[in-house]
Amino acid sequence: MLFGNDCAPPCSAKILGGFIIITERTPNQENVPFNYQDSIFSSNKFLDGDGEVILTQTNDRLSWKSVESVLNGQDPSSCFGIELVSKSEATLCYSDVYSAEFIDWGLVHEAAFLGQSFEMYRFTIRGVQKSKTQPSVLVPSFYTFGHKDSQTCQMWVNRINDLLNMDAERPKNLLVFVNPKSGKGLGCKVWETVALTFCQAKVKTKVTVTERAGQALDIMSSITNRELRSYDGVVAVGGDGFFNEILNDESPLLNQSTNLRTGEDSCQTAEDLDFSFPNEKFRFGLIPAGSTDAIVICTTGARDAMTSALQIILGKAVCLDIAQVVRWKKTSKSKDEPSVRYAASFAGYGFYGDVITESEKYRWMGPKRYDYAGTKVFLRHRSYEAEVAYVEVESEKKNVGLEKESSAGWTKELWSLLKKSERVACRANCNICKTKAGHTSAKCPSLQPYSKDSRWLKSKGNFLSVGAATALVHVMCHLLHLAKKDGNPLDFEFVEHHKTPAFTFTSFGKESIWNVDGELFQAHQLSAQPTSCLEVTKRGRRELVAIRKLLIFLIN
Ligand SMILES: Nc1ncnc2c1ncn2[C@@H]1O[C@H](COP(=O)(O)OP(=O)(O)OP(=O)(O)O)[C@@H](O)[C@H]1O
Repeated sequence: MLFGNDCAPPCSAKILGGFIIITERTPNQENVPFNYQDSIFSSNKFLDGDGEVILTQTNDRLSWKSVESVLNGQDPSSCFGIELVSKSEATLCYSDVYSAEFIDWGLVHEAAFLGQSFEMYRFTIRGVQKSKTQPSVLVPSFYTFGHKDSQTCQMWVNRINDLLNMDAERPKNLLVFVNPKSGKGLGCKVWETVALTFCQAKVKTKVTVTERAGQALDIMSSITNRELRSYDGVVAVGGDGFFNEILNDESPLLNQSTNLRTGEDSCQTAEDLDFSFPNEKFRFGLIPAGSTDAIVICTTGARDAMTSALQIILGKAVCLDIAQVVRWKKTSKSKDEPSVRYAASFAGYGFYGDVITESEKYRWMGPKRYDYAGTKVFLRHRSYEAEVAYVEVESEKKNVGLEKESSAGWTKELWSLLKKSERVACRANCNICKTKAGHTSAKCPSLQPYSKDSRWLKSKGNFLSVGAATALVHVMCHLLHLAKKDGNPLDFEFVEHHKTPAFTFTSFGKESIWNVDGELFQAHQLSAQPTSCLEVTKRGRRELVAIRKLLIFLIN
């Protein structure tokens, strides 16, 4: 057995058979001074379960081969044409390794079932590998090596750890928020299953188990820049709503456009200025424990806490598609200041708003509450009068029968806000800015890939729901509930869908509840656009890169 899910601490690590003995076959090589750039460092070790191997280190990987196969020129992976499963020959890239640990004197087995055992000093290298059955799932793996000389073991451990520490993408210190009420109420259990892996990887974590909704947001908002700077990122252990709460701890756009509110940035203290961001490495992480976990499914492809934890530990990052949702009016009568929210997966109105409102009453049911609330709301069969205007894009021009609208009325206000966002510095080297000749990353004049003269199309009517998704996968999942198993839910006559860089929405009824990443958001009048450039805020640089269009769908 080569790899396992065994996360036990090194001292109690299961030794699955044989071990490695390090002989002094290549004593001279042990003394070669190590050079990270070009070195090939190698020595004989005993690999637990497989006997003696020659372990070789290059600047990006570790590999080992059984001494026997090297001496006899044999392929250890086959014998009389039968393929053998052996860990006596393998390669491990550093990008897939997260720890090396010395584990003192103890038994090392020559072979998994038969063979001798030897006592020697040992060290364990921990890494990840893809699950054999689900390619998106990562599982921890470990190898235990042995050598009679403790210093040799220690030297290997130090070398590997030095290399891992040189990887600036890997987090060293994380703020972790655990929602114990997420999903089936297993948030703490989920954290327990991955906490040891963070420990093994020597990633420090400051963990807060929340006691109420909004606590993570309060902590994030009250934390000073000096403290925030000491972290490499923040990790939510929970569902989409909890992640959304943390993502929305501040409104980057409103911070940039401070004149929208007070004309000045009153919250910034001298200390904040001294310790202000950008902190290049600051990341947002999500370990799934929620009811729907759409964000994790769309980003990692697997709803698996260990996969997310390992990706965070290894410093793997994906750009997250984020939609910026601006509420212009909370109710039909209110006079509000614009309020910004970010959606990482989905924003929906009508049916979706009602389901989220209804489901909150049945949170105790866990994930089943969505089915129950969904059925209740579905049976009501309500429709919602609203108007949706969206920017036309080339591929949408074939759509006919829709009213054309120029940017008039309250949408002018939207344009002025967008113009203000032009002051946001673009450091993302995103495709939009790259295609602008002569653009040198100081300003991002094309934050919106459309101009004031863009054509707006308008659709007014009674809708069952209005939705906008950053990821097609997500909207397909939603709509598949409405469709027959094999059908394309977007093909239905009652489903109108458009890809657009921006849309506005006005309710003509009393209802004004939106569902943003599974969270309630009251908005009678709202606009949304993908955030396609990296934004630098008072608090930090958010990598809001990637999408240029939202998929909106109107269900009549
Ligand atoms: N200790 C707590 N008690 C009650 N609610 C909490 C607590 N901590 C956080 N919350 C709130 O719970 C809400 C939902 O949490 P979360 O998204 O983790 O779970 P979920 O709704 O079951 O999953 P999903 O969003 O994937 O459907 C969030 O709005 C969050 O603010």
